[in-house]
Amino acid sequence: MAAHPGGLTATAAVQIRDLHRSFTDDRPVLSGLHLDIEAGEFVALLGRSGSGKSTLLRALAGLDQDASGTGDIAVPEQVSVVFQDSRLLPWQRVLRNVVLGLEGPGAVGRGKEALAEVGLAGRERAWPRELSGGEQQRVALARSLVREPELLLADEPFGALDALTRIKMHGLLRALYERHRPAVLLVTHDVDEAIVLADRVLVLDRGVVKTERRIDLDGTRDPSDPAFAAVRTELLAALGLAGGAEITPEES
Ligand SMILES: Nc1ncnc2c1ncn2[C@@H]1O[C@H](COP(=O)(O)OP(=O)(O)OP(=O)(O)O)[C@@H](O)[C@H]1O
Repeated sequence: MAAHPGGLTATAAVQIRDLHRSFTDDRPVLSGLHLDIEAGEFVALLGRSGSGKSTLLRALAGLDQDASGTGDIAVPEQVSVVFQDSRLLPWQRVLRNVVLGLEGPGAVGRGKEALAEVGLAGRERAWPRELSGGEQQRVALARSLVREPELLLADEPFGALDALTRIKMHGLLRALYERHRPAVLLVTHDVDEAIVLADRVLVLDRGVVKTERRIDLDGTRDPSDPAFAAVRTELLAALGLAGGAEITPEES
């Protein structure tokens, strides 16, 4: 099979082999983790607080300088990252935030298109502080997608939003995904969010991927549907939770 620039085979977006990461000597965070994500596949990652979800995402993004460890990671050349906070530059207008670092005469036009795609046409000259939290996350999505990433890494991108805004953002992210088809790794605490959005859900436990569940629900992925509820129950059990309880830290 042909190799990608990052050492990937042609159909892969992520290949992780035997990944170890730790911050202290006593307890490794990731201990021999393997993970493959196909090009264009949407994967959600669940796990208790402290189970190492962000550590894994940061390793993929090349942002894990604080950690020590070994293992092989292959990702595509174009990787975008979205965090829980939008990380917009407050002294730059919205459009400038989207196209910052992009070169070429078409950059501004592509930035405007991306803003229109996330429902913010006409807000190009607004300052970030003039936008709601949900709108700021829309800008963050536009900024990541304008770079046409082959891999989108998202670390609880909707974690700080209210429930209604979050549901709207699910629809937006899924629509953007269908249109652009990057591979996605979404870290979330929210089991329903994982089931609504992903094609495959992973549960991280004690440093490795413990459970893997393909989401093969037909149609609208309605949380009130019995088939949806059955998947939810299965994933909550994998997280060590019997019902709809809060996800507690891994060590508890
Ligand atoms: N920069 C760091 N320095 C020291 N320890 C760290 C650092 N980053 C993470 N850790 C530790 O590594 C473990 C895993 O953290 P990580 O943030 O990856 O977990 P998580 O699953 O994303 O948690 P949460 O769901 O609460 O965000 C935790 O015990 C955390 O305290």
